Amino acid sequence: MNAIDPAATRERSKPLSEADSAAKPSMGRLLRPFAGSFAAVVIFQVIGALAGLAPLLAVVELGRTLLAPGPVDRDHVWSVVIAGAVGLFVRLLFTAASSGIGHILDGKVQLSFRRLLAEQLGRVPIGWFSRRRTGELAKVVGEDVSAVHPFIAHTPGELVSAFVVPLASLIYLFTINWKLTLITLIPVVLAIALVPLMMTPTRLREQEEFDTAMGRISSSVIEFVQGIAVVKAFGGSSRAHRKFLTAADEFVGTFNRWVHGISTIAAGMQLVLSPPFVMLAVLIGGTALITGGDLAPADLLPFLLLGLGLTAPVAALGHGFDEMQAAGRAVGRIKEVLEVEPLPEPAHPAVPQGHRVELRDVRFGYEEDREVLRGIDLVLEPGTVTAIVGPSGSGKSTLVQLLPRFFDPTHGSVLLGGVDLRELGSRELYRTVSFVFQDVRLLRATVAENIALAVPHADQEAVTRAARLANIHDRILELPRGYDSVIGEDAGLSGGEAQRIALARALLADAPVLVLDEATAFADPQTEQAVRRALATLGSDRTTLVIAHRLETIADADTVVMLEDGQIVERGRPAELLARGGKFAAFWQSHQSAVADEIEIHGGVLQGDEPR
Ligand SMILES: Nc1ncnc2c1ncn2[C@@H]1O[C@H](COP(=O)(O)OP(=O)(O)OP(=O)(O)O)[C@@H](O)[C@H]1O
Repeated sequence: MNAIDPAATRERSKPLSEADSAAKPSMGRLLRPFAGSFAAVVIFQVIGALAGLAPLLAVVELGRTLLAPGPVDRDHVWSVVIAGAVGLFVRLLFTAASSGIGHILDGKVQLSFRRLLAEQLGRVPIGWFSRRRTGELAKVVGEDVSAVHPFIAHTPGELVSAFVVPLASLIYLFTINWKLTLITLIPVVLAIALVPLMMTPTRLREQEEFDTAMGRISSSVIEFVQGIAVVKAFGGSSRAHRKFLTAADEFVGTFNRWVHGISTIAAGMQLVLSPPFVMLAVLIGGTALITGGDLAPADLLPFLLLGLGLTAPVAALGHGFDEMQAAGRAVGRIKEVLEVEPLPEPAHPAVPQGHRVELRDVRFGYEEDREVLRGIDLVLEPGTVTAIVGPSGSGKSTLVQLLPRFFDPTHGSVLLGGVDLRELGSRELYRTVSFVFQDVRLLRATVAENIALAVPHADQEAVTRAARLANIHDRILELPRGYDSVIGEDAGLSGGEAQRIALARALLADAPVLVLDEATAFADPQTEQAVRRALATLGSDRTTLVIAHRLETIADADTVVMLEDGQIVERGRPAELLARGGKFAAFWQSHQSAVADEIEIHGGVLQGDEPR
């Protein structure tokens, strides 16, 4: 089987049709039920933030009252103090409520995302999954879903209040003295004026160089770590090390340039937004206005207190938008998975008559313009074993994967019992077709549960029978807890052993159609023997399709189909084909001499298991 990722090619993430969209999950539909809570988060945050102004205004009012000539009005002072305290309390209450609702909402949204993803993953074509894809999916379902946390729970409220509070302050300050208000705004204007300096062609180029260097260093780290065993074994460790160090050195240079460029501007921005700078601006402007008779001295106080808060939106913009952007990227990746075109399920599944398999003029390509199967016509009769042979890349794996509907053909059809697979419900399909491919996946569950995956209520006897047939029973008994050993915990299995477990699983499922890849990658004498024994003892009515690598399997098959470049070039009984002296005979010859060479090299002993 080929390791290239089918995802990029077969995703066919076309825009959804009207009809599809009713059934398909979408981000908008997902978030709609939470709109009320989301609004509450924002509104509570705004109320809390506005109430937070009360203590500041109370201080201003106190200052005014205490500095005013004449006796102090005690009642007024106390009511101002109480008003400030109430404001503080309201702020506490509402921001706590907003944060609480936000976090509960966040939990609910994340749960819905994960449910939705799980639902979607159950509907996408099996062929869409691959090792690389599996790693990416783990990130999407885990990290990316968690990355929406700030997006839901923090940023919107924080961003809104970061704008509402300064706006309210600004209006209030304008009512006191418009001239000093404009002066108080000078730091904000200066900070905004510095922004374009961050976007000059030089800065953008430095940013780009920085990103590239970052990418280079990560890939050289991955290359270095992943290839360490090979590199060490072939004596190139110092070379690989050097490559990594060079990338690291280059990165330092780029980083320095980037930092020099950006840090001056960033420092400038920090300076103008800092409290001392704002206070200085207010004090200089205020003093000038007071001495000119344009401002009462007590009115300087609100500017000093509220002026500091005016710079908040600029700081929040940088901080909040960064988080929003990261969350946006994560949401984008989640959306990508949600938009993968699922295999259409028929509304009224048809019922197959028997389990004769027929491929009619089947064409298929992973990419639009490159066909891998080019017009396959093939009939697999019940009770027969058909062996597919052919050179590497001829399309064998692709062909057999169409039977369990990893993908649908791009042209033509695959019929089971006279019914197009697309008309068959997936339950019926998987009840009828079982498969063992090279890329064996075992679950982190007991050995018995792994074998009985398709038949969860199978009794121990049936499980043991299947394991014996797959030639893995004795090995299972050697495990610390026998059939109750948990894969990956107390059962470390080799590739060949894992494959035999998968074979036992398929045998126990007892599906009338069996598709298997007699893998070369892991095959060891026991697995080979198990596959052959299984093939020989299978019920007489079973339809079997096997990608054959062993001469014995080929010789035992009822029909051999020779593939070349996505087309059937020869088919027939093995003996007949050999006698014909065509392509299959030549393939057989070269195969036989390759096997002879292998036996010679290994002194008659075939390669054993690779630990997994
Ligand atoms: N997931 C994929 N994405 C894109 N191209 C693919 C994918 N899988 C296979 N191919 C391409 O399709 C062609 C047929 O591959 P396939 O794996 O079916 O051949 P094969 O006969 O089974 O080869 P092998 O014996 O080496 O496993 C090859 O050219 C391969 O590069």
